[in-house]
Amino acid sequence: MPATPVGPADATRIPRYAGDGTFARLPRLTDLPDADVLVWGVPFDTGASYRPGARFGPNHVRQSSRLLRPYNPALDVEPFTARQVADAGDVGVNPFDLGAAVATIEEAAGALCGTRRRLIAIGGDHTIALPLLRVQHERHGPIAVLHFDAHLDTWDTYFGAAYTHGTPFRRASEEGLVDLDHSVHVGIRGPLYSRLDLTESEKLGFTAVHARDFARQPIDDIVNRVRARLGDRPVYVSIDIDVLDPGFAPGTGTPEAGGLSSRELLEVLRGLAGLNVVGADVVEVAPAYDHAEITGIAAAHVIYELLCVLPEEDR
Ligand SMILES: N=C(N)NCCCC(=O)O
Ligand SMILES: [Zn+2]
Ligand SMILES: [Zn+2]
Repeated sequence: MPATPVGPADATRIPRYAGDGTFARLPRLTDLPDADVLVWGVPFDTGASYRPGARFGPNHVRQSSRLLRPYNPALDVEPFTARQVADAGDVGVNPFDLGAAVATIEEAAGALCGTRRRLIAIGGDHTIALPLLRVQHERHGPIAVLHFDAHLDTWDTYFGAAYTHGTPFRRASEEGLVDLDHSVHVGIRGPLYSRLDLTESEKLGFTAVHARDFARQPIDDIVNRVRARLGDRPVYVSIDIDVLDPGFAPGTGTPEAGGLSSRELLEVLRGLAGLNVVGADVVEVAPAYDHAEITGIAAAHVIYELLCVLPEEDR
């Protein structure tokens, strides 16, 4: 990290709507190769089962992140001051060969992370969580996965295909990447294929905080449940933006009614402060179905809160 981290462009000098379209108007990695924390685009949606379009997610979220400010009063944290955050651009993935794309994402993420960097990926569809988890597992061993989603994403195959946006966490569990005693889904809701979906997901290592639990339990109780499950393990946070209600995130590929508000999601994320969050992704933003940047703005704030809860030692 440079002696004084370079933060976002100053919005009192360069209007927010002008200038570079990096995340939060941060510097690029190419200009600050010593950066500690990277925001990285993974424009890929070949794994989508319904509406395509998450390949356009990274630049949409960047565009929607122009209004973020440097101080987070909710946590009393300045995420861009005490360490260098940079935008690492986008990975060039093959849209026609899913296997090749997954391999490219794994290789590129591994090279970017090195041994110390923390990476927050902007998807892309949820397929990308698998190669990203492989990279984290290589560094930390089995990972406590905190998975926000309307969907379990522990299904087996679609049309016989093993690698899709509905299957990354089954593959990850089968590969031994997931800490079976410390992983949890948050926000699960909507019709399933069968009763067995839930029991199988549990066998694969995930307990569940259902979306309907938010109607009955205070946020602090939800946060305590999540923290108790994660324990003190290295945590990977995977956030499918469809965890939010379609009213808060219409721009996504497989929307389900009855989801979290953005306020609820941001509060749970703030509750992660102090945990060892080793990496994260925010996926399934599909701008073609968005309106007035509603979904992009939600995703940008989600990434901001993630940056704010990264461990102290990086700051
Ligand atoms: N990961 C996301 N967003 N969706 C999975 C939905 C799987 C299905 O089409 O049933
Ligand atoms: Zn989902
Ligand atoms: Zn998902």
